[in-house]
Amino acid sequence: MDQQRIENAVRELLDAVGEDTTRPGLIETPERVARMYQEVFGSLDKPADFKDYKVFETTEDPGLVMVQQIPFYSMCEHHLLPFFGHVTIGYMPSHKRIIGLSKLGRLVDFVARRPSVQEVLTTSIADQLQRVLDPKGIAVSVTARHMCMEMRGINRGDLFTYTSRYTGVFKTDLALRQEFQQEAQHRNGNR
Ligand SMILES: Nc1nc2c(ncn2[C@@H]2O[C@H](COP(=O)(O)OP(=O)(O)OP(=O)(O)O)[C@@H](O)[C@H]2O)c(=O)[nH]1
Ligand SMILES: [Zn+2]
Repeated sequence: MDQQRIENAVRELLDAVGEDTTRPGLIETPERVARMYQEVFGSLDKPADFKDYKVFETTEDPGLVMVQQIPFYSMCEHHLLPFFGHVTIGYMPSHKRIIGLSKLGRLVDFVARRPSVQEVLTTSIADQLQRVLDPKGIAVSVTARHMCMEMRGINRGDLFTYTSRYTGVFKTDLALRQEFQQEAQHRNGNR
């Protein structure tokens, strides 16, 4: 990521909207925004595949593993405005392979820290987990608010967008899928 070019572009943008880029409140803004982009688009500097994980072998088949309501913040690629919410991830291990639980949070950050849309964020989480774990099935559900619908455009506050991705046994085993949905729903209701 080119810090200097981001700074120049932000200065140019502020100038173009009619701001005085020399006024005290804005002097440090281009540099600050460049640092912010390094953070919120941090995945653009990383390899395309998620590498920051740890996989363990268990002796017993653990059955359904779920981490609920992992918070995320991303930027929509259409307007460069935030969309944010929660991701619930479930998987059915195969070959008794499980992933370190915190790494699911890291995976969510990995896919969120680039310009994206909610549907792609949802499927990317499932795709990366598939590559890392090769489980019997994956379920991902995402609930988010989009600032591009709330603070501009249609200007509707308090809209929630829901997306999901089911693979493997979550497509064929309805009872399992219901268990995932009920548990995700239960948590949703509690927040
Ligand atoms: N499918 C999908 N659409 C998104 C997401 N984030 C933003 N959008 C939509 O992207 C669309 C872009 O539409 P355009 O007509 O090109 O842009 P626009 O004129 O700014 O559209 P409005 O938001 O309707 O004012 C809008 O309908 C947004 O609501 C997302 O995560 N997924
Ligand atoms: Zn948008």
